[in-house]
Amino acid sequence: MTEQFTTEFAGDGTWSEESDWEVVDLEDGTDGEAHVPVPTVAVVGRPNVGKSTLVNRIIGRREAVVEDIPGVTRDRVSYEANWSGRRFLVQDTGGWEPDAKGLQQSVARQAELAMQTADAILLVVDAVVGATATDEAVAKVLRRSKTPVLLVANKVDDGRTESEVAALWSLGLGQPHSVSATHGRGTGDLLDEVLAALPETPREGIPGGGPRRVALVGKPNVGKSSLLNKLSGDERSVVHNVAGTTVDPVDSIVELGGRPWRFVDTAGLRKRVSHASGAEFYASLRTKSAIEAAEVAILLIDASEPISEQDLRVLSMVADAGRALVIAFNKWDLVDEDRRLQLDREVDRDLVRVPWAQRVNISAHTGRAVQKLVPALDTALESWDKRIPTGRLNNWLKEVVAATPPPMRGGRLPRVMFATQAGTRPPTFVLFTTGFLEAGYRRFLERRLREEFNFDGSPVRISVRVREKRDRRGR
Ligand SMILES: Nc1nc2c(ncn2[C@@H]2O[C@H](COP(=O)(O)OP(=O)(O)OP(=O)(O)O)[C@@H](O)[C@H]2O)c(=O)[nH]1
Ligand SMILES: Nc1nc2c(ncn2[C@@H]2O[C@H](COP(=O)(O)OP(=O)(O)OP(=O)(O)O)[C@@H](O)[C@H]2O)c(=O)[nH]1
Repeated sequence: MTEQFTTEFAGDGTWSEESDWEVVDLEDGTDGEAHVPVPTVAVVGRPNVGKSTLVNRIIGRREAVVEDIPGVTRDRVSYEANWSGRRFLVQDTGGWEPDAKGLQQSVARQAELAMQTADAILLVVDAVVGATATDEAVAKVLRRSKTPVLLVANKVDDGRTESEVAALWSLGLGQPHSVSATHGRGTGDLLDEVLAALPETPREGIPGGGPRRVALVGKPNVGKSSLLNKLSGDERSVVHNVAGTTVDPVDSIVELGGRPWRFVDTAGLRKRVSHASGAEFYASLRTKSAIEAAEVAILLIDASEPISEQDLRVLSMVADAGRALVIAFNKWDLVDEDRRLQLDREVDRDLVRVPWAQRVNISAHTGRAVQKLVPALDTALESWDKRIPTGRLNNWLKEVVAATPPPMRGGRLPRVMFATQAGTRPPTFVLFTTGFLEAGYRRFLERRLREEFNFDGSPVRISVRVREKRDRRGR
């Protein structure tokens, strides 16, 4: 088929004559997403049982935050780990207050979240202390988990504590695995068990399985860290990520609108990338890879300043990568009436390429309208995932083309024969024609396609396959 048709393909939905010729594989419209899902192991448990120490042990480094103060692990962050040649992410959880009355509830919530997001769960208890009421409460939640749960009896530094371990069978989660996170005792055996418990296909690899992946991007100083902190409801999370001292957490799981979202590669945000020479180049590479790993990007633009080249460069990265897009105009608290009018003009001038992008005006500083990000993300992702049945698509196409036929080209009237949706994420369409369609007409078709089927927040890719003359000779 590829020999009979030539394909014109424009990556950002704005079809252009100058674009490269490329062939779309009808079988796989996902056009080779770079992201390879790896399984996630969540580590849950009440404060001070040694979760962070265990995580450090698993990732084979010592730098992550461990302090003898309950509640030091403030956030849910994932680290990359490797055991027996298998890669996975270890997710450290925390974020509750030391003496909060709601501790049990808070730990139970972490467990719930792990059940929704992880591929395996480690419930860590302190074998020296034994099962507390909080451990029992969280075990109760985890007993109905479909995700495999391993009970870890920590602080078994020597044989003496082994007897206490047997008592932990009472939690109803099967055999307790004794380890000493500080000394490494038993952790190898534990990891063997963890690998055995992990499913072949990580949750992320299953459509609708894991939390949606979000890249938070924008030029330096637009407020990315501030927004991430606001969203994770935790101003202190930046504090313990002093530059250069901690292991890079890879992703952050943030709960928004009652659901978990995976903010990819937030390490740079929390650590404050330095702006030394060359840093910009690496920041740009990092932005690019974050976008590629994500399904949807939140592009932050500083609303208090004119839209800049740099903003548009990041915007192009998102559009070129074919990811869903939400544009958040941040620092809205600094925007007065004059600036607002000016911004409207800048948007008309600079954002014509993405009239479909979801837009919200927020302030990471005051928290204004940040809750509007969730419906915007939902809309964008729904469009990004959308599939139009071939019958509906062609009924629509027939009507549109009948009402407004394409203009003549080279003395001939090109016929639009048929259309199909070759893929989703982003929606990718192929039109089969008997001649080239003019740029203006292609834009018209895309506009009508969007009006009819509503792809708000998502780019749409359309390619035209022109049936060439040599194909007709045989007839
Ligand atoms: N003896 C002994 N102490 C341990 C072991 N694992 C952790 N600890 C100590 O227990 C304390 C708490 O460890 P963390 O790793 O910070 O515990 P956590 O569960 O992450 O705590 P939060 O951050 O409060 O949730 C620290 O003082 C650790 O040194 C162990 O295997 N044996
Ligand atoms: N007035 C106002 N200031 C903000 C807002 N959001 C962030 N800021 C300020 O803008 C500055 C930069 O914010 P950051 O969150 O560090 O920005 P960033 O995008 O993470 O910056 P880089 O780490 O350089 O990429 C800080 O001084 C923030 O306090 C906002 O909504 N309103």
